[in-house]
Amino acid sequence: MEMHIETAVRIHTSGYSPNDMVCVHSNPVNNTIQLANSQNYPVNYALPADCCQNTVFTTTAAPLVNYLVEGCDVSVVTLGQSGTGKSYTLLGPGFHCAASEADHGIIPRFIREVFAKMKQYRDRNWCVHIAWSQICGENVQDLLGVGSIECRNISDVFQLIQVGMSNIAPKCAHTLFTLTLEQQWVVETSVQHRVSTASFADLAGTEKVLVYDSNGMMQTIPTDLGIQTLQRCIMSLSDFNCSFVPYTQSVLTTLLKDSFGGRAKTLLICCVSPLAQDFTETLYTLQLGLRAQMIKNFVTVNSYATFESTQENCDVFGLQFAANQLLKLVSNAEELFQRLVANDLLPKSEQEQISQWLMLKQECEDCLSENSEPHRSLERIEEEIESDSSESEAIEEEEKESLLDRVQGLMETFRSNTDKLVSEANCANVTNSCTKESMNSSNNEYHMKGARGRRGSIHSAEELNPCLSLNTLRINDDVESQKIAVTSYDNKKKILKQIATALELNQKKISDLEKTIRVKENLMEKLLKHKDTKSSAHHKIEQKCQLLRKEYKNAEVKFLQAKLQKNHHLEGKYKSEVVALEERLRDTESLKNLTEDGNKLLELESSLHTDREKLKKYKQEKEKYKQIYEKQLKEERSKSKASCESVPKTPDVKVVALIKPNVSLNSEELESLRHEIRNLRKTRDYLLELRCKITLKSQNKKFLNDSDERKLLQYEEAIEAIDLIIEYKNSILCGHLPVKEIEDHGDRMLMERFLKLSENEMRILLHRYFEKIIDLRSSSKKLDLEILDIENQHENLAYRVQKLSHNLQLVRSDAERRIASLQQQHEDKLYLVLRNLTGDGADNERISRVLGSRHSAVTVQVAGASKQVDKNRFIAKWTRYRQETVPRQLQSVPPQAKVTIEKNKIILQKTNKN
Ligand SMILES: Nc1ncnc2c1ncn2[C@@H]1O[C@H](COP(=O)(O)OP(=O)(O)OP(=O)(O)O)[C@@H](O)[C@H]1O
Repeated sequence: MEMHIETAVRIHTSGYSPNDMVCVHSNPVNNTIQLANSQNYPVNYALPADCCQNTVFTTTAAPLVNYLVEGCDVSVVTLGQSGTGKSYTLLGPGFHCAASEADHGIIPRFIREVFAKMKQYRDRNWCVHIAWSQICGENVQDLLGVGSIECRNISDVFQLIQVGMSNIAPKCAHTLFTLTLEQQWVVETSVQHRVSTASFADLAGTEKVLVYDSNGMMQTIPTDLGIQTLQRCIMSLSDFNCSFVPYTQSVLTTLLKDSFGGRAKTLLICCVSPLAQDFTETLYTLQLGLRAQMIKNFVTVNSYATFESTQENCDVFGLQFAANQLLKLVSNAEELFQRLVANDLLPKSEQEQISQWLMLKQECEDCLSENSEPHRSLERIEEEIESDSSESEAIEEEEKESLLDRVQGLMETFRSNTDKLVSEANCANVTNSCTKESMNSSNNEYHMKGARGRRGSIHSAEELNPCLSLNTLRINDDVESQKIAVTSYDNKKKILKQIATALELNQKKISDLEKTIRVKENLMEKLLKHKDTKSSAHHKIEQKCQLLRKEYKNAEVKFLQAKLQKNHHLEGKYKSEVVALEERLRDTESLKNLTEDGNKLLELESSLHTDREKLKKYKQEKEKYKQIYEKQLKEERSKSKASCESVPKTPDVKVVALIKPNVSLNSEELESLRHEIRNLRKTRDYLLELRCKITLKSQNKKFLNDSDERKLLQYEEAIEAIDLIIEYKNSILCGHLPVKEIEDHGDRMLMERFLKLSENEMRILLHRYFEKIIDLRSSSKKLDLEILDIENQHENLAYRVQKLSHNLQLVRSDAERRIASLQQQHEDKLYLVLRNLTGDGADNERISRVLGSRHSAVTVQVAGASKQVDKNRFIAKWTRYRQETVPRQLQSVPPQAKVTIEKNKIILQKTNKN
């Protein structure tokens, strides 16, 4: 809530004689301060000139106690020239000599009130912390020397105030006394917390100095930087157009941020001197106070609730309460004991007992006192039991053995259970999934390509150098194979998941279709069962229709005759007869239609047939999927088995042949070639090592930055190039000339040009080509990743489409089933109605039982008519009602109705949900 800062003005009259020139008066009635220059200053509290400390407190600061207890921050600031009673107002005349409580200032009174309030709410857990600091210039000093300190009672606080007062610097210092109040209590299932702070700022005197401003004009500003900045802050906050408040320009304003324009409920007490000589200072203080009154603070309640472990909290509260009670009991007992001992009323032995008790209590208190180490627990005392009997050792050994046996047994059970569960899970995987072979193999192929390099020359190089078995290479190969394994495993998992979903949907479709078939079969059964009744009803209604048609024709003839004869009386009579007959004929024909269901049966039979076909197809599909999956799984298993069994390859015969020394080269040349190959291998090993490092880094970090990515490509490319050179040199060693004859003319010319290039030029050219290749490889890698991404997206979309179409099918079959079941219900009702109609003795009770009950009742009152006549009319009306109420597109869905016949009433209740 928004609240203005409140201002109180206290005029310091004490010590002044009546002869002194007075320039300021207070009018507590209308809360105005009148100055000698006849200016009036409206304030919130204009305190009487000779008011006592109590009046000051009760009028101004006492209401703040309630705010504090409610969880709001409150602030009291005293402002004014030196010696005007700021400290006196807040604390009193020096705490140590304040024999009379009447002299106590706002702070001690406030504290007393807070503790009194705490007593009123015994169900709450309270905690009071006190801190007091002074601001000298831009330095903050702790007056208590202990930071914020918890106080359990008023005397604790008062003692601290005394300590603080003795440390206050005599002049030029602001002091800030803060009391933090924490409270907790249980409300139903939650714990309420409130933390609020009361701060009391006793500012330094506002005395001014004369300075020249930037324009060379003389002006007075407060000597203290804190007061200067506070003035600027107050001016900014009270100016609605100003958006910047210079809080951070002094320590004082930084600390008072909450009091001015912040979230505290603030009271500013302006202490002024009444003397004419202090008029300028008084005016300054009052004007600042007046501006402060315009500032709005946003006062908030610092409260929150916690909901966890209420039981635990309750327990803690309960325990705390019990502990407090116990402490009280103990201190009472102590007092009593001490009195008894002092009076020497007890025998010596009992006195000793008491003194022992007192010692124990003292020990406890020492342990619990704050000076003792927190959370110190007594060390465990090793109990030495003197027992050397071999008997106990044997028992111990026996126990150990039996325990070991039990552990062994439990482990066995655990192992067998785990094995069982694993094999069950495997079985479930086998039965629930099958795989898309092509997709899997293509994916694996892709990763294999990626792993083996662009030209696959690493492998061939190793074939050429079978002795090359470096640790780095092995690590590298491990990493690559792990990569392949991980990616293929991921793919497999993904595919298996898709297939499992497809199978699940397939299964759903099957069970759905089975349900539909069952419903349709029932319906057919019903139709067949009711066939006879229907056909007899149909026959009877047909006869009735013929009769009605005849009657209708006769009536029509009569009507025409009457019209010709211009006999209006007869004309009217026959006209109404014709209309009535027409209506009856229409009803009866509709009823007749209801009894015709030859086509319905055929339709149902054919749809049942289609459903059965579908079911067969689904079941076949399921079997097929299962078979594919099992086949895939078998292949996978045999593959992994083979890879486990595979032994390190022995050098190829071809390779052995290749490394045989060539006789056409002399031994020196051969040795130099070998030396070169050795060097190349070393370089290759080094590069492999570097590549391996980056690969490991990528494994740990899961991704590589661009420069590492490029380095990796460079190493790979360099390794491949070295492999090629080794291959070339090895071929020379073996006497094969690996260089092919260049046939193309252009190529030959290019080669000739190359030969003319200097070594340096060749180097630059090679380097450029190398860089180009790296660029190309990096862009190809990026493209590969993009393709993979697109493939994934495509897969996801395909999967979603598949799922949606499955859902659509399910919805369709559900609708079909619902229609069939509605038809079935309709058949039941129709059958009963027709039986009743054809006089098969349908009993009304059964009708109402079968037809159920619900919704809009249409009651047809047939007073005094016989039941048989009523039934006919009812059927006709019902048929009409059905045609009118059921929309054409839903005609295939018959309405559900409840029919009851009571004495001379027929009640028809429509129960269709739509
Ligand atoms: N209303 C009062 N009744 C009696 N004595 C007072 C009153 N106001 C102030 N005094 C006395 O006047 C003296 C100066 O008061 P105090 O130290 O509170 O002024 P101050 O404004 O805090 O001064 P400084 O800014 O220098 O700290 C003190 O001895 C104090 O006891």
